[in-house]
Amino acid sequence: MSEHTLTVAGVTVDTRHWIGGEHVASAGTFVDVSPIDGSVLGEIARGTAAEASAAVAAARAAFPGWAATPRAERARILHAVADAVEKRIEDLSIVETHDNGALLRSHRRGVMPRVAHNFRFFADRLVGLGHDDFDTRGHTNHVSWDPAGPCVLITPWNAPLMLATWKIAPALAAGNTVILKPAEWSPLTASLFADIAAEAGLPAGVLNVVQGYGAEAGNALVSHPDVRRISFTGSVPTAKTIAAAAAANLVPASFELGGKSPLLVFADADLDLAVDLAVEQYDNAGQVCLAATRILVEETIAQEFTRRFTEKASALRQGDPRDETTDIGPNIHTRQLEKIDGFVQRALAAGARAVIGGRRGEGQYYAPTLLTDVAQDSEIVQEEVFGPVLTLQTFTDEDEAVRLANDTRFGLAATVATGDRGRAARVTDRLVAGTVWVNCFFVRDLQAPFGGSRHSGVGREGGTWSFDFYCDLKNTVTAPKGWRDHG
Ligand SMILES: NC(=O)C1=CN([C@@H]2O[C@H](COP(=O)(O)OP(=O)(O)OC[C@H]3O[C@@H](n4cnc5c(N)ncnc54)[C@H](O)[C@@H]3O)[C@@H](O)[C@H]2O)C=CC1
Ligand SMILES: O=C(O)/C=C/C=C(\O)C(=O)O
Repeated sequence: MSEHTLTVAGVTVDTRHWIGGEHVASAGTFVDVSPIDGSVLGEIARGTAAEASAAVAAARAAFPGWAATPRAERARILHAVADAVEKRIEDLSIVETHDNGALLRSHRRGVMPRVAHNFRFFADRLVGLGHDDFDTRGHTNHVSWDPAGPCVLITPWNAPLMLATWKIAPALAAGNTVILKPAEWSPLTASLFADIAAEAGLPAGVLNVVQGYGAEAGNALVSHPDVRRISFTGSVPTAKTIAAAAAANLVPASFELGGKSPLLVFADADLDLAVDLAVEQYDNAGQVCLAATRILVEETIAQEFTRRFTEKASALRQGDPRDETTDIGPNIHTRQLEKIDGFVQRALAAGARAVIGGRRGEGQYYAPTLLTDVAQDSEIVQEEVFGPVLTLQTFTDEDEAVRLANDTRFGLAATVATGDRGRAARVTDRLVAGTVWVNCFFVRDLQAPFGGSRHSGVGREGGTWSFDFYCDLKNTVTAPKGWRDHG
């Protein structure tokens, strides 16, 4: 142990930045607290404009070498990173759970394997990336996917390493170098991952991690003139600030933002399935951008739906996320908890009724909540809460269901529960959302485009769309005649 490391349940994490293949300290630090019990995990380097500049310089210096590395070799290194992640799944899971409070069993069996898969998928996609050559009046058009340069990736705390590597993997596969700024409420797995990736053979400067606050380190990074791409996942207000910085330097930016997604339950749905889908929305204590937080139920079945939902949701076990039997863990931070409770208390004061919950629990836990008697234009229906809080409204026909579903400023996802294929086709066709699930939820595939409409985002990542964003596409047109034989 040194003054620059901390230990979480036996796993040691270096708390400095990772710049140009070296751990770099800052004059200042910030305190990292575990949401499980409020205990202090340690002090983390608090990045400033100086460390941000150093990281961009390191990424710039490493760029020509990494960009020139043959695709097959880049892919081999990314697979080696995936291998190394797989060997450290237990360590990464333990650290992430202590840091952001999400369930240990989810990290072990779902999230961290997905982190490794992020690298495998984009490594393989890179190798298979086509050149799409075509002919124009005898001239050959050759389309190539050129690396763009240093990319700044700004990520949130609700699924820290998963969402970070969702961006890191395609950015690196494309031949870019990266500067990651993880969220200050969950900084640890980014640092641990930087060490793992370096040990796996990722060259110095190709991945850099700058820790710190958004307004300091984050702002310095997104404003830096040598950055060639910015990808952000987080809140709408922060997206607007980052968009302004990106505009100042004319840098392409991708935004994956919040949501207020609907779950539409029609009377012809399998009701048990619909209830399961609704209860699933409490996953990760409601801190999921895709969560269908507005449950819209056909009036004729609303009473029975509510009865079954209440029974099922009341059986959820809330508690220590390290316990295998826990279903709902704590919320990330006391500030987030206050924000959640503010939404709920204002809704109750405005006439909403809590079918379940409606209050804080012990410590940093919020009781799973279902609010009904809510108006369509009310704050609780229109704004993202990012906690275990759902609303229930009813509709009488398809038109009303679609109208309510589309009537927010967001458009990230939507889920439809129905037993009628024709209805599913009609309704999904009219929904404004980046992803629509029918009779299922959170079935995710990296081949699919991912992102949101309206205030839920700008652009799409995933599959080839990620390479569209992280590459400078170039078309080379060659004439049929004019070659000179110098041989
Ligand atoms: N995936 C999602 O859709 C997420 C949505 N949210 C929403 O945002 C709300 C607030 O959560 P916050 O943690 O405050 O989100 P946020 O959007 O402020 O933070 C996300 C990331 O942006 C960074 N950041 C903040 N200001 C920045 C700036 N000026 N320049 C560059 N980077 C900056 C933060 O350090 C963090 O890494 C939540 O209650 C939730 O509604 C939050 C996290 C994830
Ligand atoms: O797990 C995914 O594929 C995407 C998750 C996205 C979020 O949870 C988010 O951004 O909040």
